[in-house]
Amino acid sequence: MIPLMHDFEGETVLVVGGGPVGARKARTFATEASVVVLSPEFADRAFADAETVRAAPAPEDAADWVERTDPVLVVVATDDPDLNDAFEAAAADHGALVNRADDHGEQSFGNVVVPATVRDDPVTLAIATGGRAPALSKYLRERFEDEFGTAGLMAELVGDLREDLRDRGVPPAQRRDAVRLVVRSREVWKALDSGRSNGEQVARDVIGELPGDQT
Ligand SMILES: C[C@@]1(CC(=O)O)C2=NC(=C\c3[nH]c(c(CCC(=O)O)c3CC(=O)O)Cc3[nH]c(c(CC(=O)O)c3CCC(=O)O)/C=C3\N/C(=C\2)[C@@H](CCC(=O)O)[C@]3(C)CC(=O)O)/[C@H]1CCC(=O)O
Ligand SMILES: NC(=O)c1ccc[n+]([C@@H]2O[C@H](COP(=O)([O-])OP(=O)(O)OC[C@H]3O[C@@H](n4cnc5c(N)ncnc54)[C@H](O)[C@@H]3O)[C@@H](O)[C@H]2O)c1
Repeated sequence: MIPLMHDFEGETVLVVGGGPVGARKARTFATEASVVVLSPEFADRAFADAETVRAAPAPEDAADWVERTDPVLVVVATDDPDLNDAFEAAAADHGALVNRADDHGEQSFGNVVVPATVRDDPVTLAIATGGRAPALSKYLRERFEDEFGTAGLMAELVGDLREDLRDRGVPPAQRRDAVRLVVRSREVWKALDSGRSNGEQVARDVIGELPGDQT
């Protein structure tokens, strides 16, 4: 499977099932999308600012609910495989993507998997295990969060640096070398722990040492 990024801003995501898994998926998608969670009961979990709708649809009601809510993605997270099948089919008929929380097998076209995600804007790191070991995805996410807590700051720093070098007419090969030096520099990472301006100062020192003809 090949990861792709999807912009859910302004879109609707329908989550079917209000258990711990439905709640987690609702929190994930509520960072961008309008989320509707459909379930007869809701776990004592945070659902972010999702709209919770108390109902217990039967499989034959799935198409109606999908038409009514008009989602671009349906997350299927109930404990009833027949109902999950029905919502998967309704989502496909509607042209929506579907995420089945109860299926780690081969995914058909339009079925997507939710990876563990490290988010430190503008950096996003997605981790998956081909469905084999989601607990490992979670553990690796935690490790990356600990290890690279300033990745977002580094991305902002490098983004500004690229623009600055471009504005100053530095040729592409030298810009690339400079940027590579900065992102690989332990000193810059360390300096970022005490803030953007420290990182920026150390980055400028690091670039100063760059031989112009390095490839
Ligand atoms: C990453 C994460 C994203 C998220 O969901 O937000 C995610 N699962 C997470 C946690 C987690 N899930 C499970 C456990 C308990 C330990 C265990 O069983 O291993 C834990 C750990 C825990 O809870 O501590 C159980 C589980 N998961 C799936 C099944 C069904 C099956 O395997 O068929 C069952 C068995 C249910 C049962 O036994 O009944 C299926 C899927 N879970 C996926 C994603 C997709 C594959 C991703 C990959 O390739 O790794 C996939 C295929 C579909 C999907 O959901 O998109 C999230 C971590 C978020 C974070 O914290 O960062
Ligand atoms: N993907 C994952 O990470 C992951 C992790 C654990 C479990 N699972 C799978 O996901 C499923 C959900 O996990 P859970 O721990 O939240 O289970 P759960 O049993 O706690 O929650 C199921 C939810 O579905 C709701 N539901 C029941 N009938 C419904 C209906 N007709 N319409 C709408 N909602 C209905 C229930 O009220 C409940 O809120 C499990 O069956 C399991 O197979 C996936």
